[in-house]
Formats: sequence, C-alpha cells, structure tokens
Amino acid sequence: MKRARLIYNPTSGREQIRKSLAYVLERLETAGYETSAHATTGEGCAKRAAEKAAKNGYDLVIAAGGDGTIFEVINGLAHLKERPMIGLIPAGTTNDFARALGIPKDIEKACDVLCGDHIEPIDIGKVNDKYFINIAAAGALTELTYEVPSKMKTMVGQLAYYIKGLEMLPQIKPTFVRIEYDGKLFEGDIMMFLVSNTNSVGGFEKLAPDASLQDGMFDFIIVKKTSFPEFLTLAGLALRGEHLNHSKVLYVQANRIKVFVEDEDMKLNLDGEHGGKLPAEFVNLYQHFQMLTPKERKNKH
Ligand SMILES: Nc1ncnc2c1ncn2[C@@H]1O[C@H](COP(=O)(O)OP(=O)(O)OP(=O)(O)O)[C@@H](O)[C@H]1O
Repeated sequence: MKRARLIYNPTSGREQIRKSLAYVLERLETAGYETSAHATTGEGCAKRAAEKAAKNGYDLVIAAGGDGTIFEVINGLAHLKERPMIGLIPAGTTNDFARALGIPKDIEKACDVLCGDHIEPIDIGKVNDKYFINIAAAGALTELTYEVPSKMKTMVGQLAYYIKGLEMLPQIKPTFVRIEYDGKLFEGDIMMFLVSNTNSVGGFEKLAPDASLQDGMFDFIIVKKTSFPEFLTLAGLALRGEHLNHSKVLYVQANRIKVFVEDEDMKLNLDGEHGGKLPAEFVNLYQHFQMLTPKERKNKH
C-alpha cells in the first residue's frame, strides 16, 4: 500500500487547512494512501518532518501551507538520494509556487490533484548549502517578505505586502556586485537581482514570464542602479510584465550563477525566507523532484 505523510502548518494563511484536515485525510485514504498527518510547531519543523518521512519510506510527502512550508519540505528532502514524490495544498497567503503550477487554492480541487495520477519532474535551485523552489533574491525590497508580520497577513492577506512595501521604499539603495553566469560576466551597481525558477513571484505573475520549471534553467533578472522614481516606474511595469526590455534591466536564462558583493551585509531571500549572506553560487538542479500537478496545468512550457 502507498503511504502519504501530510505536513501542514496550522497557522498559515487564514488557517483554513486546520478546519479541512479530516476531509483531506479521507480523500487520501479513499485514493488508496495509508495517510498520517504532522502539524508543524514552528521554524524548521516541516523540514525535519519531511526528512523523517522520507527516511521512514513514505511514497508521498504533502506540504500544506504557504511558500514557507513548501520551502522547508524541499529543504528536508532535496539532499537525499531517495526522494519521495511531492504534493501541495496551497494554504498560505501568496502561494507563489502552487500558483506557478496551477494548483488550485480550493482544498477540494487541490485534493483532486493529489488523488490524481499526473506527475511531473520539477527543477529546483541550490544555493550554497540550501535549496529553493521559487526564487532567490537580494537587494532593495527583497526583505519585504519577512518584514510583514504574520498576524497582518492573516487579517488582510496580499495587501499586507503592498502596505509594508510603501513603508520600506525610502530605504532603497544600490550595491556594487560582480556576477558570473554561464561563463559571462556582469559588474556594476544594482538595486536588486532575482534568480527565478518559476514565473509567479510575490503575486507578480509576469515577473519572469518565460521561466520553466523543467528546463534546468533559471530566469535571471538584474535591476541596475536607478533613481528612486525610476525604480517606482519599473515596479509598475513589472506588475504588467513590461519591465524586461527596460534599459536598466538585464534579463537572461542561466543554469549556474555566482554572485560576489562589496556590501557584505547584502542578504539572500530564498522563497521568502532568510537565506544567509552573499557571496553565493546558484545551481539549477534539473528535474530533481517528481510532483503531483494538475493535468492541464497553465504556464507549461
Ligand atoms: N505552529 C506554528 N506556529 C507558528 N508558526 C509556525 C507554526 N508552524 C510553522 N510556522 C512558521 O510558519 C512559517 C511558514 O508559513 P507559511 O509559508 O506556511 O504560511 P504563510 O506565511 O501564511 O504564507 P506565505 O508564505 O504564502 O505568505 C515558517 O516560518 C514556520 O516557522
């Protein structure tokens, strides 16, 4: 019999997963999985639970929560030789990764995907000794994701990011970097850079429109030094997906990226979580996981 381990964050998003737990377990059991569930208790818990589930021989590990929970689950599994299949129930605030895969937010529909048989190989990113599935970023505004208090997210959802973003705008400053990507070199002052594995980032669905989860490549975006009003203009263009041809934007695809910084304080953000400091080397791990996805998923390349 196949065995599934449901790892859920009872506090993520508006806490709906907690209320639907019995339903999810029933659906999985009906689909033929012997199922057990683990509620996370705080930082690192989902990571440890995922690693333990893999070592205990589970066939399927389901991450139910926001991007933070998926990030931890991936980090608990990615270094293992024998990796279980992964499923998702998007129950967080932004759910970038699930959105990129077209996995519905509706729990019943998400269960349809989990109980289906559509499996796809998925790339992930490795940076130094950590892994990410959605995006790695550093520079202006990228710390936004953890500046937003979780209570605020529960209350007003996505809006919380915009409110906090406006508050942080005055802190924006450029940093000098040296970046090697697939044998090429970039040197100069930048506002921020994004190493993206998917095309859905922070609710900006058109940030990296060509990103594919199965091609072994990152979409790499550098925003060069701009004035403050120019940065605002760019942010507006990014909402509509019209930023990539802007003269201050470098947009390429790369498998391996090395970033050196002058400002040692420039920190990395991995899937919205703290990711340590730079310098860093990013490597795209080609089709590293098998994942349950919708049959007709959008954004498929
Ligand atoms: N029982 C818990 N109580 C408080 N915090 C928890 C608990 N379990 C996990 N966490 C924390 O929740 C964070 C992950 O949140 P998650 O991403 O699942 O939801 P979210 O923040 O609502 O959504 P999103 O990341 O999509 O914005 C992790 O940092 C983890 O440490």
